[in-house]
Amino acid sequence: MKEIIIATKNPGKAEEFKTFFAKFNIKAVSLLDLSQSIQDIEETGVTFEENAALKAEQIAKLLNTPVLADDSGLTIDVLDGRPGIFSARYAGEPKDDKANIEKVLAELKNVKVTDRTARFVCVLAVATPDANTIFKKGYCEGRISVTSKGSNGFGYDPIFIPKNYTRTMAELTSDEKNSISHRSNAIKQLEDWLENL
Ligand SMILES: O=c1nc[nH]c2c1ncn2[C@H]1C[C@H](O)[C@@H](COP(=O)(O)OP(=O)(O)OP(=O)(O)O)O1
Ligand SMILES: [Mg+2]
Repeated sequence: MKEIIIATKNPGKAEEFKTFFAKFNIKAVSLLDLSQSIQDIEETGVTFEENAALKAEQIAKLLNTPVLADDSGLTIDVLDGRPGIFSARYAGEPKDDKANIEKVLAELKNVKVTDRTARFVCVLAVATPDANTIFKKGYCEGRISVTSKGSNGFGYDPIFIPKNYTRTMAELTSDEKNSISHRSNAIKQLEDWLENL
């Protein structure tokens, strides 16, 4: 079976990639699956693209094999796009999904439902040892809920209600999430590349 390394240590993302790639008969191997321990890549870029490239290119060089990385986050209109590229550490170090959610809900405390529009963004970077890095971007539109609900998924899923839904992303099944997510919208654009892997 063909394999691709996914330069992530996020178990939620890793699981989603495994599900998507299984459909192409490709085994997605995350950094959590490797026996050697891999250093954390510093995400010093100022865009999702720069951070995705940092992760993909450094791990591709280290392992001398094609590597896909995902840099993603939540952009909230009334917060001028925050937390954006700072989504993972919005409430500080160490990364804490629950604290991040509480910070967002507190910041939106007095914001009315119609002004709570937001979107998830996912940028994928594929780095190969001997070619230019390629990028694909996907979005999922929605709004921020008033309370946190549901236990599926990861990250900000419990406070994100996708457009045309009444449940949060964390109340959707994984199949429902994967049919509309920013990540699946980005991966769909990689289909041709995956077929030639
Ligand atoms: O589908 C999603 N559902 C909910 N939340 C999500 C999703 N996709 C990204 N997010 C949030 C989680 C994290 O707060 C940030 C990603 O940060 P990001 O640096 O790309 O990932 P990460 O540090 O968790 O793992 P890694 O860099 O090892 O891939 O956006
Ligand atoms: Mg990260």
